[in-house]
Amino acid sequence: MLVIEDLEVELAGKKILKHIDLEIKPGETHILFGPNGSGKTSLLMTIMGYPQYKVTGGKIFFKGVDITHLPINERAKLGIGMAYQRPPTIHGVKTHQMVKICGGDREINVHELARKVNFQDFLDRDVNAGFSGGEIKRSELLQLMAQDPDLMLFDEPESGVDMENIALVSQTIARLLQKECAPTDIKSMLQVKRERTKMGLIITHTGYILEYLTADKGQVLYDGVLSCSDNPREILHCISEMGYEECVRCTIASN
Ligand SMILES: Nc1ncnc2c1ncn2[C@@H]1O[C@H](COP(=O)(O)OP(=O)(O)OP(=O)(O)O)[C@@H](O)[C@H]1O
Repeated sequence: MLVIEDLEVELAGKKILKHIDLEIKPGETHILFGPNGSGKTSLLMTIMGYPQYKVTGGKIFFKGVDITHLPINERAKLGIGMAYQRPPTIHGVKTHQMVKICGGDREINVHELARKVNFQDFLDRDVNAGFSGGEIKRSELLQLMAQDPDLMLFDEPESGVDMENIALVSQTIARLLQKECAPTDIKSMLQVKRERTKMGLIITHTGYILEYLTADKGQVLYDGVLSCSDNPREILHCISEMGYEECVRCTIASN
C-alpha cells in the first residue's frame, strides 16, 4: 500500500505540492488529472524519490516503510517503478542492455518481452536515441515490464502515441496492473479482484486509457492541491464539459 500524508514539496525554491493526502491500496489503480503545470509529474517524481523535489513536510509510506527520504534505487528495490514522460537519451547503452538491467536478478527473455510491445527492432539501438514520441512510450513500458514493480507510476503514457498503438500501450498497462484478469469457472470476479496486488497511478489528459482499463479512483491536482476524488470517468466528463475549475468548486462545496 502507498500512503501519502500531508505532503509538501518544493522545486527550485517554489512550493509545488501542498497538503497532499493519497492512499493506493494493493490492487488499486488511480488516475491523476490536472491542468498543465499543476504538479502531476512532480508528485510522481517525488514518490519515485528524485532529490530535486524537496520534501518540506509530510510523509510517504510504501509497504509500511517510511520512504520519504529513501534514495531512488532503494525505492525501486522495494517495488516502485515509473514510466517517464520525457526520459533521457542514454548514449552507449543499448535498449536490450537496459531491459536486462531493469529485470535485476530475474531471468528475462528480452526478445519475448519486446515482442509484446512490438519493439524487437529497437533493441540494438541506444536507449531513446532518436526514438519517436510513441517509440519512447513503448520503450518505457518494456523497461517497466522487465522490472515488474508493485507500484507503477505512468506519466502520460498515451501522449504522442498513434491511435493504433494506444490500444497496445493501454492493454499492456492493463496487463501489468493485473486489470486484464477475467473471472473463470472456479474464480468469481470478486476473487480475481481480491487477488490483485499491483498498484498504479496514471497521469492522463485525454483519458483514452480508461477505454482499456477500469480505474478505481480519479483525482484532480490543481495548483499543487489534490482537489477532487471521484469516479475517473465522471471527472473526465466534468473536465471536458466544464473545465478544471468546476472540479475545484466541487471540493470546496463538499468541504
Ligand atoms: N526545474 C524547474 N525549475 C523551476 N520550476 C520547475 C522546474 N520543473 C518544473 N517546474 C515547475 O513546476 C510546476 C509543476 O510542474 P509539473 O511538471 O509537475 O506539472 P504537470 O502537472 O505535470 O504539467 P503537464 O501537464 O504540463 O505535464 C510547473 O509550474 C513547472 O514550470
